[in-house]
Amino acid sequence: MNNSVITAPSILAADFADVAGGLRRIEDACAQWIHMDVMDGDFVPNISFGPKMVQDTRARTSLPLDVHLMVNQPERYIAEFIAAGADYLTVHLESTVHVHRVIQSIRQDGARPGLAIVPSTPVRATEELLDDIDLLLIMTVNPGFGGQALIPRGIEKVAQAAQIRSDRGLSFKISVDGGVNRETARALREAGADVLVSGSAFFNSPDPAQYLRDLSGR
Ligand SMILES: O=C(CO)[C@H](O)[C@H](O)COP(=O)(O)O
Ligand SMILES: [Fe+2]
Repeated sequence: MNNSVITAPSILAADFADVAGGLRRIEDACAQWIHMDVMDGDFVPNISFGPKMVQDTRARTSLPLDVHLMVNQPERYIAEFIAAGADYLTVHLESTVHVHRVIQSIRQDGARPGLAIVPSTPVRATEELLDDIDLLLIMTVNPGFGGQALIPRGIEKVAQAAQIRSDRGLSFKISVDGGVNRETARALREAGADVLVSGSAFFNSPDPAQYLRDLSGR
């Protein structure tokens, strides 16, 4: 059980005509990180925003920016997102052939590398990369949209990743993204999640600060 879980509201669920209001909501609720979903309309069937959004957000907050690239061939954009101010930069295993090289370049360029997997990718497919990452992002919905229900099998994947991490003496964080809410958070924490991303449930909550306390089990 993780008692010091990091909460990372996703700006994807904010009103894009009032992003500053969304950022205020995240800061006022005492979130630890801001999750930023970049979608290219190719890797996923939706388009969100690019590096300028990260840069403009960086100028307004000192919270760590947890940038989740749902983009094919992300190597084309790594330098740009790091220059824009990404702290964690996460790429999908499924989005490029030479993902090991991309992870190396993220670290070389000064950000913390993350690796994400979609629901159909097993945790064992990440094993050759776990020594080199700071974050493993387990998607518990098919990427592209907020507001979907968590696929329960994802909870077992979190537990598997936590077991491998402990067996190998590694320290990457395990992040869960998709369908996180009050009902699913406890099982995810018990399975070993360190970071809980939450979009729609956070922005729909009447009391966002209490909602984040509930997510983190405090
Ligand atoms: O990566 C994502 C979608 O591809 C989002 O981060 C995720 O879906 C969060 O939204 P919600 O909490 O509403 O499920
Ligand atoms: Fe995400």
